[in-house]
Amino acid sequence: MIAFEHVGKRYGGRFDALAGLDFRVERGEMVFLTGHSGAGKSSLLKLIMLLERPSRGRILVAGHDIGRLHTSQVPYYRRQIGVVFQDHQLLTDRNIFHNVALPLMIQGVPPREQARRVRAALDKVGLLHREKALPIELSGGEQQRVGIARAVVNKPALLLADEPTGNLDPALSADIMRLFEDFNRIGTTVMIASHDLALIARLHHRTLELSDGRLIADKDAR
Ligand SMILES: Nc1ncnc2c1ncn2[C@@H]1O[C@H](COP(=O)(O)OP(=O)(O)OP(=O)(O)O)[C@@H](O)[C@H]1O
Repeated sequence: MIAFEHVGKRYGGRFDALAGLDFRVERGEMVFLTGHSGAGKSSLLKLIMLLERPSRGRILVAGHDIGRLHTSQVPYYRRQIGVVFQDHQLLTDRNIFHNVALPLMIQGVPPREQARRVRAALDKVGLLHREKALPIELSGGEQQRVGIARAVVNKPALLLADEPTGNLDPALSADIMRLFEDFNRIGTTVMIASHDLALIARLHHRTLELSDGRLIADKDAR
């Protein structure tokens, strides 16, 4: 699903945020990405999302060299990828239903089909009964679940998350991780950047560890 071949990323001057990255993630895997603050976790995810371009090397996603995608193909490429952020980035002036529907609206999915898919996604995260609520009416954990529903509403082949439990207490964090495991169980490839080592240790998934932009460990904990 993902292959990094000798990938490096240099921002501006002479500083390598990522260097010499070589790894593969198979279709259907669930992988954690760990490392100290500034190790390069977000940069790595941004390369996969094509929010940044590598300075060196090649990245393949679903068999395609994403560096060769034409600008006009990028929106179609991104549709295969669901993204969950730490601060969930919900639109405060729209209710939960419309927040989750946003990716489908942008793609021009017909309204009836939008409604069906939004409700299916909200049902999976246990929030169907809150579809009319505004984001501020929900708890932090619920808001994060809305962020996950929005990320999966397109049925992406790949789900990426950057510190999705960063603002949550341990019990809510475990709930959120269980949701990612549910989506992984039905075939979605999942990659989660997190510094919550205690939680990661309990979950027994493969873990890639970055330090100063280099891959220093690749542990299969299954
Ligand atoms: N757009 C940018 N321009 C310049 N430097 C950047 C940019 N984005 C990230 N960096 C630098 O690249 C390095 C890696 O940052 P990155 O955000 O990828 O790390 P991280 O492991 O996700 O850290 P954190 O856990 O604190 O979010 C850091 O030194 C950071 O300052």
